[in-house]
Amino acid sequence: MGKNKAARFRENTILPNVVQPTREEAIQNFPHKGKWNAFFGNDNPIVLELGCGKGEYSVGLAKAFPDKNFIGVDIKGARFWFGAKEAIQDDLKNVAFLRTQIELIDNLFAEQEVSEIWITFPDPQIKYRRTKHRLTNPEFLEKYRHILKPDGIIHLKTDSEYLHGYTLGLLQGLGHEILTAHHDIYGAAEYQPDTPLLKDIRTYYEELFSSKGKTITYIKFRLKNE
Ligand SMILES: C[S@@+](CC[C@H](N)C(=O)[O-])C[C@H]1O[C@@H](n2cnc3c(N)ncnc32)[C@H](O)[C@@H]1O
Repeated sequence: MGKNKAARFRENTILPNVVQPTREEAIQNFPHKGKWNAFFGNDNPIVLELGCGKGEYSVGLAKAFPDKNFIGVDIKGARFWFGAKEAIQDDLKNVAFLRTQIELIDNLFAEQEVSEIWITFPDPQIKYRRTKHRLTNPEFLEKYRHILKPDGIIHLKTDSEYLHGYTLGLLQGLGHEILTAHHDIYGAAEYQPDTPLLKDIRTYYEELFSSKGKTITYIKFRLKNE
């Protein structure tokens, strides 16, 4: 870790809107599990952004929806430090950041504690041996189903045609409910997304991939109940 990165990382440990479970807490007895509404001090819905990077989506949505609570989740604290700092500067009380492996998400949220999940530009993990790290594989979907409310919604925004196709095929095969699927959200001038701010908040990786000419795809879906 370089000097600047290390300094930023140390700083995020003291930001009030950053939660970093210890290794033991991430496995059991995490104090905020089932109590995230108490953390925010309200009863508003909890929305997660998985693999939030610098946190643009979580912060952007938090500004637009003060009646929801947003939690950006990423293992790289030095990245979401940017979003956490911005949220503090803008006095946003409805956004926080959680440093963890997404694999542990069902240890950190109680059953049905979450209303919505955004997955923004995840690594597509195309190689077969990396399938277990793909954030829409069946094992991850099962973890999401556990923490989501029965009518909870998942959004996947990606530049990866492979991940888009893989996820659509999987959802269809498993009988989950696909609410919206779009292959190129900027492709048709008349396309009006049914999801607020879909085209208006552009993350670091969206900008990067768009500048390389990649199309941006989107799927909104609901997992069937057991
Ligand atoms: C390609 S970046 C996208 C970042 C951001 N969403 C954006 O659009 O700019 C993927 C992010 O997911 C995080 N990530 C990937 N797998 C993860 C995992 N299993 N647990 C926690 N974070 C993960 C990485 O640290 C990285 O910040």
